Amino acid sequence: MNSETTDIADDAPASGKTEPKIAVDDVRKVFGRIVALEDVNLTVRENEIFAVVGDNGAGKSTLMNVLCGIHGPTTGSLRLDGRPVAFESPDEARARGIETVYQDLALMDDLDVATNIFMGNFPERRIGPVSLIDWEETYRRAERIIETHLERTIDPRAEVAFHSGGERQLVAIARALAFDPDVVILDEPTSALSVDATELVQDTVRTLQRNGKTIVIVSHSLDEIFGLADRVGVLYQGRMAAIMDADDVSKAELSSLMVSGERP
Ligand SMILES: Nc1ncnc2c1ncn2[C@@H]1O[C@H](COP(=O)(O)OP(=O)(O)OP(=O)(O)O)[C@@H](O)[C@H]1O
Repeated sequence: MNSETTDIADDAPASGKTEPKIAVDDVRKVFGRIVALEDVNLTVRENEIFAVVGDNGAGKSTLMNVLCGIHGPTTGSLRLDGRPVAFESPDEARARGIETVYQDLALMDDLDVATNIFMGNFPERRIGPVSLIDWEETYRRAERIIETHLERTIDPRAEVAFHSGGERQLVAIARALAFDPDVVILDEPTSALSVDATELVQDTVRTLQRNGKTIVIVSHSLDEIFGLADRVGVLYQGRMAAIMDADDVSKAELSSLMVSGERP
């Protein structure tokens, strides 16, 4: 096991802050008799891109669901900015600045980009006692998020159905950004995308980082995270087999850790 898995002091961000953005402390999660996570420790530094990789059934989704408030840990705990947190729901994680973009994206194809971004979260204006959706502000804000946070051009009035796979992923990311999160969790963000679309999404993830976000990518594909992540944590059969700087590890080593929990 790599020393970084347990050495939190080594994980202190370069900015001089002593606390990581997220810390997972001794987390265990069981579903009946199935142990999905066992003794998982990790820290995510502020403003880094941290990838969680693992084979099928390794526990990636369970860890993601613990981070975003879908599951509470059976034992163990989370800290955010050094303070203990216990999310009862994704809404509670959202209120603390953690947004998740799920693999299925859950976009409504026959609605336009801005409506998808703000569905359930529309800017409103009041006319006397009545609150109405402020459509002008909805389109303005959608354009601003796409241009300033993603640094892209996507027409907020165009139906989502007319967009490519990469652009659809960007719309889903923009929807997460509408809640102004500090942390964005991305679930397999480029799986099933073409090479060009993958590059578009990866560039956008780097843009998010440049714009101050902390990013956690959950993936079973090394191609998805190589050249993108700053650090990589490998889950194997529910345990964190290693956490490494991405620059210090080869694909062969990561592959071996994913399939056997050990280095070649
Ligand atoms: N809600 C649940 N109820 C029962 N068992 C579950 C539940 N969620 C996950 N598991 C089990 O926990 C283990 C870890 O599953 P998890 O989905 O977290 O793995 P994963 O790494 O995301 O796999 P995949 O890449 O196949 O999605 C598996 O054995 C899975 O069957």
